[in-house]
Amino acid sequence: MPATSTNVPEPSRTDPDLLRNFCIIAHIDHGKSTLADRMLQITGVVDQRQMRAQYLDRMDIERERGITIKSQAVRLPWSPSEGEERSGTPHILNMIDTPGHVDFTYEVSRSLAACEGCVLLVDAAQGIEAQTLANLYLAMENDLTIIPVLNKIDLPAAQPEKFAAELANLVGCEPEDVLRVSAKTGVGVPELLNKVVREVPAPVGVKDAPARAMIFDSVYDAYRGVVTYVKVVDGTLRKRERIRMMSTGAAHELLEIGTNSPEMTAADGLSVGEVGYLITGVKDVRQSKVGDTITQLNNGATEALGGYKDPKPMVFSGLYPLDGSDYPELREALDKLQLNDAALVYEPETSAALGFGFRVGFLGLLHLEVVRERLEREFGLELIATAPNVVYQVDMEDGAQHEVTNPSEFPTGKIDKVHEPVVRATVLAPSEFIGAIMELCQTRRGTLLGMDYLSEDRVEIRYTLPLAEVVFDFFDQLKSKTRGYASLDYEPTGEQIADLVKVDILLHGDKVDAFSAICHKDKAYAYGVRLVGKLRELIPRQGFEVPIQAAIGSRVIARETVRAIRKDVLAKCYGGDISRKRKLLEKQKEGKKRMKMVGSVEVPQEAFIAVLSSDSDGDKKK
Ligand SMILES: Nc1nc2c(ncn2[C@@H]2O[C@H](COP(=O)(O)OP(=O)(O)OP(=O)(O)O)[C@@H](O)[C@H]2O)c(=O)[nH]1
Repeated sequence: MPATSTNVPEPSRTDPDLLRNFCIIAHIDHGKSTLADRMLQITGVVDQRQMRAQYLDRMDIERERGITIKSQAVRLPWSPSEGEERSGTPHILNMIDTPGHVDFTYEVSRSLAACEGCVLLVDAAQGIEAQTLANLYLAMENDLTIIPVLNKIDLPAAQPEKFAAELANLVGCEPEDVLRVSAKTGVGVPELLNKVVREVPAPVGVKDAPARAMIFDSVYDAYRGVVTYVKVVDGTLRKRERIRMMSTGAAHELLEIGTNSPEMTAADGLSVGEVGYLITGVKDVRQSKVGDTITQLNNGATEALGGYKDPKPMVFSGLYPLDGSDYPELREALDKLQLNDAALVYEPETSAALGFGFRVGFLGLLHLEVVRERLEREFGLELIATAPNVVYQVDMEDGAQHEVTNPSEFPTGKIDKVHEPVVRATVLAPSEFIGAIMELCQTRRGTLLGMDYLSEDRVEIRYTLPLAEVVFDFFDQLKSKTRGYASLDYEPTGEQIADLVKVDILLHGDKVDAFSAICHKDKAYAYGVRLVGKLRELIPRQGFEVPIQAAIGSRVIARETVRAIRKDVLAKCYGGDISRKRKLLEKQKEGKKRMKMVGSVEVPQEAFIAVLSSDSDGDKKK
């Protein structure tokens, strides 16, 4: 027993042998949250009256979109049913609900590190999808015991025999070992809980060692500050103890420690194998870093628990308030969101065209959409987002290197090489779509890595693709070319040298930074022509002729012209009555408000929104 500086009674420990830590992993929409709900209900943690759909998905936006963004851990009491080994013995199951979308793979990997086993959930009407595989591989990397389960067996379209065979083949078991459940009706869920007790190993750790707890999630709560979710691997953490974050050395007092069942329930402490929350009074999730190890300040552990990935922004976009005077509100809103989202990074930027705003880094496009929607919905902001772009590294001939997150900062001068990020993409689809998928990947500069048949009529196709080609509307295109049947997963695999150029747009001879884009050389021409054509439609005729040009460096690759009109609206009503004149003048003034002056040209807001919301290579969004 290590010496402690406080006189706190020994916390009531749960014998690690009676603990089971598991998570549910699945492809998006295969029913994780519904299964989690059913488990809450069946174990009696939430009673019928309190039950609402997707109990664990607390954010409004999560509930509306039906997706899980932040993972949550909850403690479930369960005694195996009659006839089972250990029947009647109360066990504690810690269930960690994980998000399923590609952008949040990072969160899945953290949650997995806190578990000894996982339920691999597959929709019995859909079969294995891309994220089923991606999650399974993550679980295998973490040495988790895998319990394969088919969900939605109540659906008339369910094909349990077919998919049980597919799943068994994948995880290496017999089809009879694949459990069949309906998260909706609850059928098979008690059997699943029994199986978790039977098959998931109890956590192992050293009871009498200095404490080591791994942070697997940090959430900002407006009332309580940062709530940190941990799994205690060794030793015991006690309330009011002084603790230390091992990566930064920062010391804090443990103001509260406890478990979620599912509401926060304070305890004296947490020990070996237990999963719970702690509150230290830190105000920002970045001070309680996911993946970090917590130990006691005095006589603490010397070696941190290993292995975590830092979230790295992959996609950048400029966010500007539609009304420039909302800039301070936008800053405040971003500050607030960042308290709860360690992956969100931003810095102020100014655009000649759009004014003051921020360059914001995201994990991927869904992350971008979620953040943007939260800014608009929760903070009432109206925003213009510039076209998303990836991070390029530009090597100059004189040896200088630049990291470019904003196309308008693409260097001029003698460029030696441009590096762009690439991903390894896995597409799963019925085999009839192989041709369409390959064609799409080919036009997106993909390189085929390999193809395998998962069953007679389903294939897994692997490609290396430039991330820039994936982040725009690749997924939409894939879905539409496969009638919604294909699923996609991707992971960054490094970078490649590519022939990339910056295309600028000039209005009346002035470069408009917000319209600049980085394109592959072969696609630059098409991009320029399309954008110039679109702008010509959107920019109203002005008092003078406005040439619109697309250029690479000083070379113009496309040009259109908006012809001049006489701006004097009063010309129409010479000699007319005065009230009509006044009305016309007022109308003209109102019209001006919605225009942005770019150099000497008036550009309507719609032009920025319409142009920037479409992708870079010609094929329009759905
Ligand atoms: N018929 C039927 N529908 C189900 C069952 N389980 C889940 N669903 C439905 O499937 C849809 C997706 O379920 P969710 O629980 O939100 O899926 P999820 O995997 O948590 O989704 P993400 O959190 O977005 O990854 C919802 O409309 C559920 O009502 C089931 O057993 N039977």
